[in-house]
Amino acid sequence: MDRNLALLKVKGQLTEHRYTHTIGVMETAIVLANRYGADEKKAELAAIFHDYAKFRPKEEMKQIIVDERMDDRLLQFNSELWHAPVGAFLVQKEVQINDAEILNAIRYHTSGRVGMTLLEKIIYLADYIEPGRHFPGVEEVRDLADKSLEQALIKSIQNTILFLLKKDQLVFPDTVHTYNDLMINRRID
Ligand SMILES: Nc1ncnc2c1ncn2[C@@H]1O[C@H](COP(=O)(O)OP(=O)(O)O)[C@@H](O)[C@H]1O
Ligand SMILES: [Fe+2]
Repeated sequence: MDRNLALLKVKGQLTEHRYTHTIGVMETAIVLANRYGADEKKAELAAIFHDYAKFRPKEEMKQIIVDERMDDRLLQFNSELWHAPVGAFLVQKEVQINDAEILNAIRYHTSGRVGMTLLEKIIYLADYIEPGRHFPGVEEVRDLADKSLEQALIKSIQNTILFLLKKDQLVFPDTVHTYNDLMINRRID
């Protein structure tokens, strides 16, 4: 699907602020794809649609998680986690994107997962460092992303977990498993 059509399709699903964020994720994902050797078109499409379900009503997302037999542990954690797997489902159903790599990059963009693919890492990181993001620590991750995808990803996941702990929130365990997986497989370079 061509970029402009994809942007047109996602625009109606998002607020203006979230659409601007999406453009930032798209541009960042393309840079990262070229830097780390991923498919640029897949990165572009996954980025454009990563937050497709962000503004669906909670009840609709919950129903989809149950009906489609998704991981029902999600229902006990922050509902902010739901738009990622539900988004993958809806993008396939409503936008007819069937590429499993793109759909998985959308599905795991919030929680991460053990054994993340290159494209999944790029979308997770692009979402974290796109130019519209302003929070403590983002600049450090941007610098790391220039030299090591793995190190940048580890830092962004550490920050996310710390952020949740400081706010007294639950941490969906897949993110902790993602962190351990990246640390165990980390190359020192
Ligand atoms: N493991 C986790 N457990 C609980 N909440 C999480 C976890 N990982 C991320 N979140 C929260 O999910 C929310 C949405 O994350 P994300 O999809 O990455 O960003 P966006 O807000 O741009 O959609 C964030 O508030 C984040 O703190
Ligand atoms: Fe998101």
